[in-house]
Amino acid sequence: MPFEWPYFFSLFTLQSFWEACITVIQLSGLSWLIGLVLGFILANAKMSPKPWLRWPAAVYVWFFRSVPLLVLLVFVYNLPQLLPFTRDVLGVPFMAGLVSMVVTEAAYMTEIHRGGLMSVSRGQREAGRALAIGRIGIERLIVIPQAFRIALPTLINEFVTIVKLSSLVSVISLPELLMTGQRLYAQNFLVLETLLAVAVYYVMIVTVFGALFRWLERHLDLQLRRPETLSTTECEKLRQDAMPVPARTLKTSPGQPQALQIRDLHKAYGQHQVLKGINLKVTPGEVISIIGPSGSGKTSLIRTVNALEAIDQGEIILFGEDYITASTNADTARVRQGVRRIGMVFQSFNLFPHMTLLDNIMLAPHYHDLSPSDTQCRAQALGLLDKVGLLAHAHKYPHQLSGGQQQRVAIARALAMSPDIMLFDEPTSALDPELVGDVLKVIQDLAREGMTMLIVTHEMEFALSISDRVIFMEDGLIQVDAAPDSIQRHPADDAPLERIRQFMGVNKTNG
Ligand SMILES: Nc1ncnc2c1ncn2[C@@H]1O[C@H](COP(=O)(O)OP(=O)(O)OP(=O)(O)O)[C@@H](O)[C@H]1O
Repeated sequence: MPFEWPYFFSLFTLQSFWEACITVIQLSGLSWLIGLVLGFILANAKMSPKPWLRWPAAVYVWFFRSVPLLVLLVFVYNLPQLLPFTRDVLGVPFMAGLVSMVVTEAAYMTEIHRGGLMSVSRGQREAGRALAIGRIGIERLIVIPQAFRIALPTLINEFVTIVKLSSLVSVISLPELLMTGQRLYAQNFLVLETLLAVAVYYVMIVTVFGALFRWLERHLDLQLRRPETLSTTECEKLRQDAMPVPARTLKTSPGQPQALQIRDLHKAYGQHQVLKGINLKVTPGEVISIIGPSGSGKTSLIRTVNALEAIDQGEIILFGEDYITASTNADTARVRQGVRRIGMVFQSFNLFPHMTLLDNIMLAPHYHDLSPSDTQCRAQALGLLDKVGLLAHAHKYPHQLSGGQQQRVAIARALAMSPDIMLFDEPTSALDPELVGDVLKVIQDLAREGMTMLIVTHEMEFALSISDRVIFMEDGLIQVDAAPDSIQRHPADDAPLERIRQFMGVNKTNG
């Protein structure tokens, strides 16, 4: 029996097929969208530290990924026999199909979203917390935009799978493409011609939506965005919009509280005691470098100061006010208020990769409503970029910068909150030697302006040249707390000072 080409082509003018096409698109689109949202909620539940959220989500995913869609379809369509009140909804084939597909897809989408969410590094959330952005703000502004981009190719693939799976809904008599075809060839027995036409309709749907999704993927792909360095003229023009960063004036007065006071601070990771009773006072305007061998607890110490790590014992007092104790929850208003006064610069920069440099800097002031208007917020951010010498790169993305430039942006981002104290966690350790100088110069300028700073560093010369005090940590304790001068010029032999001199590679100059 010859292939009936005229009949095959006539199937593309048949209204019932085009209506079935629309049904497939509606069913697939809605299943994808609702599954996407439900899957996201379930992914968050599955990643929650709370077992009463994590376990039900895990059981849902396990169960509905195991049940075949065909079984679920027939079950849901017949559910009104058991639960008559569901008849108005589930008795409609489209709705029964939608519910079944959403329930199945949500389980798959949960795992896709979980992959995306897990790919966003811990440093991104920490950078958000260091900017005192709340939990929901961090998810909305920092994590979800990145996780969605990572998950998008797999989510798109899932849409194609859903389109094809929708043919199964024919089993409950929904007139989608396959059902429409079946009805036709049951009358004329032209099975091959009809099924080929059905296949072509599916291919058309997948191709059109595939192209749309590819456009969306390209639109969101940050690697494809390559804004140029601004020319001198463009830069000058932008500088006119910038608000110069006002010079800091260090107001010290007698009786003024310490900027920071740490009392008997203990911290352990499990059984491992990392901080074993730290006591430290920092006067406003003081620059303190923290040095010591690897694993001595330097990073842990400054992370406790901006509440990135909880403490087990002791207290931290900020400008004379209670701030953190062992029982403090990092999510309280008091801690967030304190964190707002502290800027943090991380070893690995932790810039937000989905935002331009300007947006990175504007994010926190915008979130906290620090500026009266968007224009002013932008002007301040431009001023800060200019201060760190990166105005010409304002519209670039972090991936387009060198490590040293990224670290300078990270400093500008922290400064955008007008902090009273700056914490630096080995700010140059991740940099190539030739890039270190520019970052250190920015920190030096801040020291000159009277910024209170705690700097964990392995740059010994820098520590000696910039600091009012150098703290040497070893074995979870402050072993030496001395002015650079006394480290370099101490006249008498003094065992702890000798140890720090040895560690820093400093030759004693007898004074
Ligand atoms: N999140 C964590 N979980 C478990 N142990 C940790 C954690 N963070 C740090 N530690 C451990 O605590 C100790 C102190 O680490 P910390 O990073 O504070 O030291 P450090 O003096 O800054 O070292 P480095 O100079 O190498 O950065 C190390 O032994 C480290 O392995």
